[in-house]
Amino acid sequence: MSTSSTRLEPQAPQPLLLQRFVMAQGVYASLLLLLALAMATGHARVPFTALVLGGISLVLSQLAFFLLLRSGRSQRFQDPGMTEAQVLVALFWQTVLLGCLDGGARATLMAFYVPILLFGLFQLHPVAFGRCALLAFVGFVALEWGEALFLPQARAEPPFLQLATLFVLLFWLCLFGRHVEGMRQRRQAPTAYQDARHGALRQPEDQVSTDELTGLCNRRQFLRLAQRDLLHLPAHAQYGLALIDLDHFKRINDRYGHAAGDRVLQTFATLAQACLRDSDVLARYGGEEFVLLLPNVNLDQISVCCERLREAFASAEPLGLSLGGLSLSIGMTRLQRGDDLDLALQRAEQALQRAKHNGRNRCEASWEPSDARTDRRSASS
Ligand SMILES: Nc1nc2c(ncn2[C@@H]2O[C@H](COP(=O)(O)OP(=O)(O)OP(=O)(O)O)[C@@H](O)[C@H]2O)c(=O)[nH]1
Repeated sequence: MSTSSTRLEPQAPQPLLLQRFVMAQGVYASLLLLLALAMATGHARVPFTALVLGGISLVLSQLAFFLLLRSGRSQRFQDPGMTEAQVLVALFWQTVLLGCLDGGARATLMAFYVPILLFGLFQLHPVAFGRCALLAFVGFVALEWGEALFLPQARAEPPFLQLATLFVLLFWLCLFGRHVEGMRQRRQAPTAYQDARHGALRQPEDQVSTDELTGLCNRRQFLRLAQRDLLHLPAHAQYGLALIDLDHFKRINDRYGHAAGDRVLQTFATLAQACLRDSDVLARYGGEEFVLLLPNVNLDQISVCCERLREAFASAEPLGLSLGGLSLSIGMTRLQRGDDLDLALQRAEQALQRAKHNGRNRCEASWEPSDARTDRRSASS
């Protein structure tokens, strides 16, 4: 898909996409009810079999969308909500339905182009939205012209007033779409302005200290913070340090796509932050590995906190789906005054390797340097 169809809003989570789909079904149901009313009042002139076949095709087209959304396969698309495709299909059915009606009923139900297009107004780029509006207009013109040409007994000439009205309606909708985009950009502008006010130097610093995907601090910033804390650690204080690695993450990428993998990383970051205290520092260490610093904790508290993260991730549903078997492994250690950060990280890494080796989905600890030496011996034997 071209950049012009890029969605304007951030990707909605899958339950929201399904909710929007259900709303769209409401519009279809209203349209079909009105068609039934038109038939009952003698405004529809379509053979019953054509109606049944049309109804079945409509249901099948919606079933295809539903299956793609429900199974999570649509997450592989650039637009997981398939907004443009859904709007185009709805416009097609609306035009077909109008084709079943006589002139008077058609003029009335023509208004349904508007709610259909509204589904795309907040999601589609103005260019993609304009494309949908244009196709709606062309479809309607083709319908009216075709009828005037091939069914002169039904309509002697195209209804210019209706065509002009539809054109004006769609034109204003497109303008409104552009206005919505303008408002969105203005809404974002104050944030940029505030950032600028807080000093032009702060922004590049934020960028180098933050991981773009998860919003957590990055490895470099983490090391800086941890080093600083270690320098000022009081004599009897103890910090927890943990390396967290998502298990079989490559499989998630391979099976559901890189975008889904990214979403899993974001989900972990969000849920982990919800499980932690404000004073804890969680950072993206690289790839699918995270690092955690827990100030002023005893060994039990470190284990309990890491177990809580492990359990929370196991029941996470990042794409609104149960991906099945989400898990992570954690290597824990402690930091005390006089400790060397690099050595502590090595201890945590060795404990993490032990957790992986022992079957993943678990927390292992190397509290003391002697534990790490044991780990090295067992790894080399
Ligand atoms: N989606 C996504 N994938 C990433 C990112 N960074 C690293 N990866 C992927 O993470 C995967 C890590 O794979 P491995 O190192 O084999 O680890 P694993 O599959 O989790 O296996 P174990 O750690 O042994 O359980 C690789 O496929 C990387 O491409 C990222 O930012 N986004």
